[in-house]
Amino acid sequence: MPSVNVYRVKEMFYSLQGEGAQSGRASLFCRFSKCNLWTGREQDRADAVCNFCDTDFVGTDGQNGGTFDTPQALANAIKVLWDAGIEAAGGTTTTADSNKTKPYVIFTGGEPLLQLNEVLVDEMHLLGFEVGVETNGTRPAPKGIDWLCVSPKADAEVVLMQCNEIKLVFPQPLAKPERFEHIKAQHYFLSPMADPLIIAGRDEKKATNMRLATDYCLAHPQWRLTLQMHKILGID
Ligand SMILES: C[S@@+](CC[C@H](N)C(=O)[O-])C[C@H]1O[C@@H](n2cnc3c(N)ncnc32)[C@H](O)[C@@H]1O
Ligand SMILES: Nc1nc2[nH]cc(C(=O)O)c2c(=O)[nH]1
Ligand code: SF4
Ligand SMILES: [Mg+2]
Repeated sequence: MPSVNVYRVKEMFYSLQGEGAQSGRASLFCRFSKCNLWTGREQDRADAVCNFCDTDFVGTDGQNGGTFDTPQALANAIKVLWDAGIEAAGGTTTTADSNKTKPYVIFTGGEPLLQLNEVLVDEMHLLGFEVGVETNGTRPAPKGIDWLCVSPKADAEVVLMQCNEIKLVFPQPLAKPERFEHIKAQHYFLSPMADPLIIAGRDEKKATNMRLATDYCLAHPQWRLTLQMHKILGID
């Protein structure tokens, strides 16, 4: 497991989970910097193992980004942003329903398993959070994660053999769905690949890939379709 002196975070934001089985759930996203499958620099994209990334994860200059010297410092910052997110949306953190639905943090990136470690997971649990992770599956995961989403990339080796959901960006010539059907998961999703360079507006590539993913799911009922709902809604 990574022994981290300083957590490097690109951005943190309150939104709805836009992908997978938890779609629609209020979540505090903590986007770690750095990835092991792409430098994040456009000039390196073509030669990267993962060459379709739709995310800027370079540096710590995003919204609420920065460096955090201890797991407690990062966990507390996440809690503050969660509460602020609910208040800003007109809710309150003391309503009855807040006792039923736990606060939810999604560690993503970049590749979060380069930095997420057990002490930080434990700190989030101490603050009453459920912990979700979006990972490319190439690194071992710390104990205690409540919802693990594995999203395989190209021919990168997936070392996680069990998770809550597989969410495969589709189509990837080097990552055919059948390569991941042996991984134990509750859900197997295909997510149509978006054109990484189109932030808003008509994404022709995505439209084509939505058709391809739909046809694949109709022919292979083990796989379900998930869309990036946040892009449709125009939210973070
Ligand atoms: C930016 S990644 C960060 C987490 C982790 N590195 C991973 O790849 O799962 C978050 C999610 O966005 C998905 N994603 C990245 N680029 C995409 C694209 N162009 N189209 C659709 N999904 C994409 C990834 O597959 C992953 O499920
Ligand atoms: N709303 C929203 N949902 C997401 N699900 C996974 C995301 C990611 O970039 O990890 C993401 C994201 O960036 N925004
Ligand atoms: S593995 Fe994830 S963070 Fe890394 S480049 Fe690919 S999609 Fe982006
Ligand atoms: Mg995203």
